[in-house]
Amino acid sequence: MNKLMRSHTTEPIQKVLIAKQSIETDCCLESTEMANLESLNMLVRTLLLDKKPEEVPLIVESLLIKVIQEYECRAANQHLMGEEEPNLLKVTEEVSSVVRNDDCVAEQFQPGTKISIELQQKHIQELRNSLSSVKSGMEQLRIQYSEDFTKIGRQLYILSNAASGYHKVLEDNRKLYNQIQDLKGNIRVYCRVRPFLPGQANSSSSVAGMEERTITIITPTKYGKDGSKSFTFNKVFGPAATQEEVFSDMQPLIRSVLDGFNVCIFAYGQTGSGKTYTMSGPNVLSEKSVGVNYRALNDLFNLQAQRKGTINYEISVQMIEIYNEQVRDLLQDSGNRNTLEIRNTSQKGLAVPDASIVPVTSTSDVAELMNQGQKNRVVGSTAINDRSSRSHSCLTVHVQGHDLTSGTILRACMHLVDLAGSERVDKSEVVGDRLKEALYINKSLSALGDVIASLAQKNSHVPYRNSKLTQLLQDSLGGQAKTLMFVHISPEPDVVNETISTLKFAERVASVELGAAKANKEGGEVRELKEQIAWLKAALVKKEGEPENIQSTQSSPNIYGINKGNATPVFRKNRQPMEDVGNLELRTVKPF
Ligand SMILES: Nc1ncnc2c1ncn2[C@@H]1O[C@H](COP(=O)(O)OP(=O)(O)OP(=O)(O)O)[C@@H](O)[C@H]1O
Repeated sequence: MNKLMRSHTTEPIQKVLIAKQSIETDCCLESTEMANLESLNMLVRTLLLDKKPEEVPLIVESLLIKVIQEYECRAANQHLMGEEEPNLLKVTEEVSSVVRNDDCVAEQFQPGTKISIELQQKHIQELRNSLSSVKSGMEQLRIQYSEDFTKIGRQLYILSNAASGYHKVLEDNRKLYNQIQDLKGNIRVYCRVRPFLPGQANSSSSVAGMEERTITIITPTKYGKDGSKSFTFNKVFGPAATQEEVFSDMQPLIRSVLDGFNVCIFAYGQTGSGKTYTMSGPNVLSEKSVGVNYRALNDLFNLQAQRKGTINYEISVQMIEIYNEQVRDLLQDSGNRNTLEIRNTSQKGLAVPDASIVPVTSTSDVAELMNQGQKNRVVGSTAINDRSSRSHSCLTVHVQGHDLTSGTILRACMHLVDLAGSERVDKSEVVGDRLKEALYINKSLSALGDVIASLAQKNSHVPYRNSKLTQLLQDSLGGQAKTLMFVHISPEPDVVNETISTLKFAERVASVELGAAKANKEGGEVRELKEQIAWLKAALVKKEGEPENIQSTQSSPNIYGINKGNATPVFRKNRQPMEDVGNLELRTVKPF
């Protein structure tokens, strides 16, 4: 019996040892871990050796084997803790259930082992708890982040909408402002500041600051202290403004000529301030540097093509200059050039009916004509500008449109005027012909100033007839045209006085109200009636024995005398003798 008991007692120990061996092999334990196992082994052996077999129930025996196996595995696979956890848990649960099912057995455990298992359970539970709290924290964070991202996305969307809305509001404001200007019929005034020229010291500029519509000039006072003066216009362009930017701002105005509005754009400013640059471009032209004249015609050609099929347009141009109070045709060779007359009441609606009028259909036609015109224009060298325009030049674009659906005919013209530069003759030290030119230029600009002043004061008499320039611009300044003055200034501090008087003049121009512009459109019926009247008049004249008049009025008149499909200039006869300029009063004109 004792032997039996002994063998029974040693059996579990052997089982434990066998299990330990198999785990050693399975788990490939390291030497330190082997040492731990040995001590555990010893512990179990010591515990069981002095116990009677009946004290060690079989169930405890198997339990111990499992516990030992689990410990060994834990030691061998510390890094695989996560995977192992369920097993360990299973074991500990088994242990717990065994302990629960058999209190006696539990009591038979060594207290150290039991505590250690409970501790393990507790740790595992704690780990589980903290893992699940970390998990739920992470989940909350993820939800929070995704909510935040959605919110930020929404806010960005709102912001970008608001930004584009803001630009739209600005644009709308500008349009409304322009509409008010249209209704009031104010002369629009744009200001452009020329950059310093290559080789010029540009350390100090007389321009203290610029905003979209305001320019501030440094004004030297008598006592050496610098002050400043601000001027407000419809638009201010800084020295860095490109030709394209300048053009795109005036494009809507230019386009309105195709809707039957008369348009006048004139460049004003001191000599060398950039008038010719804005209107025509620099001496050497490129696609980027071409000025308003080329761009305007190009744009009109594009619109003409777009509206083809709805409205048929005929576009033609005239180019004249006013030099020493004589009007000359720039599209005629200098040998044949005669002085021409300005007629504001011309039946044909032309200010200078005797100047060549040339139909144009393409940009190359225009480029050719402009080259010819520029070559014929009088330029000379002054102290301030070595290629100074000594005359006022005017490119007039005539448009006749036939609306194919309504039968309406519209007629309009656009003057693009590059004025000669005002000049302080004492400063430019000109003599002889240059002096005479300068005096004529100043005199006509002074006459322009007088016209502007009486228009601004709404005087009943406006002295248009005091100069050829004001005569030419009469319809644009006093009629129902849309007029824009482009005032130019130089940045050099030594011409600041001229700059200030130029800007003061420009402010006065901006205050002139012309009344709302009107489109020159005629419906089919009105035109028929007019034609009937013309026919009746012609019949009357015929009856009275003046056949030459009948010829010009019997058929529907080609009021512009346009040579359809032929881009060669129509040269007119000189009708006016050269004006006598001998007794011109030679006086220096004060800046406006
Ligand atoms: N915005 C600009 N950018 C670069 N260069 C410019 C600009 N404006 C003018 N210039 C240059 O300044 C010089 C004088 O310009 P421009 O001949 O156009 O002046 P102007 O006012 O027409 O002079 P004038 O009344 O004497 O004919 C030219 O060399 C021209 O190329």
